[in-house]
Amino acid sequence: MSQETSLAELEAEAVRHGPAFGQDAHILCDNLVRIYKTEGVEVVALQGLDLLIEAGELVAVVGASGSGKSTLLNVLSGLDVPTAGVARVAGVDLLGMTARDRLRYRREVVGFVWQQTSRNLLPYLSAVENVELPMRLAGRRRRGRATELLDLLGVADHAGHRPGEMSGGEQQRVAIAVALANSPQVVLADEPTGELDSESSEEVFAALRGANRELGVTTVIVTHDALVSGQVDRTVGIRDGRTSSETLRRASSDGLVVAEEYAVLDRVGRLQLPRDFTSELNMERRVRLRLESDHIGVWPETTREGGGDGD
Ligand SMILES: Nc1ncnc2c1ncn2[C@@H]1O[C@H](COP(=O)(O)OP(=O)(O)OP(=O)(O)O)[C@@H](O)[C@H]1O
Repeated sequence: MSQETSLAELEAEAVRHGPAFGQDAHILCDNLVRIYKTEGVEVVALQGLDLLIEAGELVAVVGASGSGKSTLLNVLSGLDVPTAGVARVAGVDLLGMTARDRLRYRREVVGFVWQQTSRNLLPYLSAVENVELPMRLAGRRRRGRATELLDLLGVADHAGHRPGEMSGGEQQRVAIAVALANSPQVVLADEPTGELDSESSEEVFAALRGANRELGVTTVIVTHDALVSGQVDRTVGIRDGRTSSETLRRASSDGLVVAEEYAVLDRVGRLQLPRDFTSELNMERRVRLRLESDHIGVWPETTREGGGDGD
């Protein structure tokens, strides 16, 4: 390599040879930052959030109130623009979109379901007309598809009913049909069962899961509802604007579902220790680490010999 090779060229070379972070992911957030400024006060709602979701996955996002879940969903839905970082959905760069791209993205690439049914459906249109509306706005008119979607979601009997004539759960299932109308690649749902009783929640979640399985649409559900987060294959926990944990569920050989919770290691090796663990052991500013053959031990600063037997 010549002596004139600049640092920029070396970096470009490294990028050419190494796989880019999340290059195959359907949803990619890399070091995503969203800062809100109101009356001179800054609130950092997302502080370097990393998230990868594969095509066709069904993922729940959970976290305490104020942790940044809705901010993340607003960014992914194209409603809000992050302050910095990378956000890419189905190959679309969400930071570099023109107003026109954004409209197309919101109409054709993603579908949404919000918690308030009034935000999902127009009250003066029937269920089937609500489902047809996004298709009409995109220049299509397909009564057949609208009816098929209502059927898939188990609400075909309500095709001619207005939202006020349906229960909350039925309205949410029609809302899912509306979200799916233009065959989006991704469906984003923010607390879709938040206003429902447990029976209706179960039906709405089953409808989302059915759409995910039958249509292969990548689905992200922000939820406080344990009934929902306990049934997906992957639950992502957000804390203080970052992904902090993931719970993976898989069927064991005896048919039971086994859930395992992991802490998330970011690209530079940062890990968030669960607050209840650190407070139990009075871990504050510093911890002692020791590399063992198959794990890393973490001890409070005051422990002299690194925790006896190393566990
Ligand atoms: N438009 C805004 N202007 C100023 N601050 C905002 C705005 N939207 C959100 N925030 C702040 O950003 C942080 C994250 O909010 P966000 O709504 O994303 O949290 P959340 O996890 O969805 O909470 P919840 O479960 O209560 O809906 C909070 O501190 C919130 O007050």
